[in-house]
Amino acid sequence: MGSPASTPQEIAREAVRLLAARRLPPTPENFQAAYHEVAGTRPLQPFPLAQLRQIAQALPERTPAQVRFKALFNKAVARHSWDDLEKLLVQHLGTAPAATAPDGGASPTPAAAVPACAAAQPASPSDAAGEAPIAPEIAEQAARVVDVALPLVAADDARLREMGEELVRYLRLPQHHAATLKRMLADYAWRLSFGVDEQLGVRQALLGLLKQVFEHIDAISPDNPWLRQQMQALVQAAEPPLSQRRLEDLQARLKDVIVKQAEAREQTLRAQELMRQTLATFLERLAQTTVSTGQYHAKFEACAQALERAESLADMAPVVQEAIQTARAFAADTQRVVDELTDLRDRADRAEAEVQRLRRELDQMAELVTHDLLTGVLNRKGLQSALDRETRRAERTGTRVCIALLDVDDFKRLNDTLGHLAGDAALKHLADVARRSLRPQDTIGRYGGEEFIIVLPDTTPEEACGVVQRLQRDLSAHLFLQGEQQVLITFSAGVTELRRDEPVEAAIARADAAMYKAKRAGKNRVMQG
Ligand SMILES: Nc1nc2c(ncn2[C@@H]2O[C@H](COP(=O)(O)OP(=O)(O)OP(=O)(O)O)[C@@H](O)[C@H]2O)c(=O)[nH]1
Repeated sequence: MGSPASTPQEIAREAVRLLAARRLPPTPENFQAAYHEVAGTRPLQPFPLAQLRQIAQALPERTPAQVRFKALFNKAVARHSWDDLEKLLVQHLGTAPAATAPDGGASPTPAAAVPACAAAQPASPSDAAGEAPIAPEIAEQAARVVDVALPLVAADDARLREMGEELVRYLRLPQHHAATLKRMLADYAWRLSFGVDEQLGVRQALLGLLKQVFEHIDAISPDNPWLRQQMQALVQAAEPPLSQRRLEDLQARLKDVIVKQAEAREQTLRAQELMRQTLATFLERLAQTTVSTGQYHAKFEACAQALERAESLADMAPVVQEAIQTARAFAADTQRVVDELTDLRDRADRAEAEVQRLRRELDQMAELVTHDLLTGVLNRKGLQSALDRETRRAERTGTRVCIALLDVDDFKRLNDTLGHLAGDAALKHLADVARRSLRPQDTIGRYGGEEFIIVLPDTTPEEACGVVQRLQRDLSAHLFLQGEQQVLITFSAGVTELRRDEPVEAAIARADAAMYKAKRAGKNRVMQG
């Protein structure tokens, strides 16, 4: 090569010469390579539009975050912007960018630099220039928001947890670098949006699955009204929004349904088997007895006719002999039938004893049931567990719990005038209205005959009185229908707070005393005790 080429024309001429000397075909690629070799420059790589569009096409669009990501990716490709693409990928993956940019130059520091480093870097004055400092208490609040939500939102995403922890650490530093914090928050929010979408999807799918299971159990349940009612309550309870209390209620109800189902199935199977056996044997014996009795009857009849025809003692002797033998055979046959029937009765007795034993076992199982069969709300046992649970929760969270004891007014008169069945339906009506009227965190249970207890977590006595009064208004607005007749049901209630230093029974006694005060004061009112 002679003196170095300096103008583009000279470089081009020199490049052609180089190709000829190397006997290379003058294709655009070969010419471009030779040109850069002569000029001493690096070849510029063209933006791989087609390949990137192909990648964009393959990107999934299942979640809103994925749709957003794809749109931004397409935008960056359309603008031929390596910078935007790099930023997007770094944000998405939450990892450091490549050391070298695709154009061969040094990579510019992207806006979304690695948060792990950001926390350790001191703030540079230029970076913070023009940015107002963040008040420490606001930073602490932000740190708490991120920290408290982390176990929930990052349960299945280790990277999000890391980013969250770094963010919390950074927020708790004495000084903050506004640009760094902005960047870390943007990264965290971006990653969080994926996690939240995912969790919402999982939650929806699980609820759908649960509903399907309940519907399936309902379809195969024996035709029992209580079971049917519980299954409907389960399907309703599986509707969003979910809460821990609702899930606990779901669990308790499902346990009841399982116990009751086992009970119903066992009893039906046993009873069916016993009936089948007894009936079959009875029919068999009946048929045998009828046939053999008919045969003996015919034989005795023949003997009687022979005796009538006999003219001498000698004629009678064989007939009497025959009659005696027939009578003996008849007695033996009858004894056999009697023996068999006795055996059958013994077996029936043993089966009956077995059924009794099973019933006792099932009664013990039924004691595990936590819901009232008539009204579907918690029974006394279920109430006890709810009270224990809420007391523990209140101790843990430092909150207050109140209870309200409700007693239906003049219920005896309602029973006497409309009948006991109408009384039952009235109790069910009250429970239904209460379930709709109460807040999701409140729990209602049947304490006894026409008495109910409502457990009101995180509630002051004044607020509890308000809740119970609202229920009274709802009950007046939704009259109980007995045939054509509309009946107003009212109740008196006593409200009190569960104190930490006393057993639950003491609080119930106080609520009971307050309820009696409400009765004495004219009924249909709430008193605080
Ligand atoms: N139908 C029906 N009646 C019930 C049930 N449990 C209790 N009772 C009846 O409820 C009535 C309660 O009567 P009382 O205790 O005299 O109270 P009351 O008539 O409501 O009068 P006050 O409480 O003073 O308003 C009794 O007659 C019980 O038999 C039930 O499950 N179904």
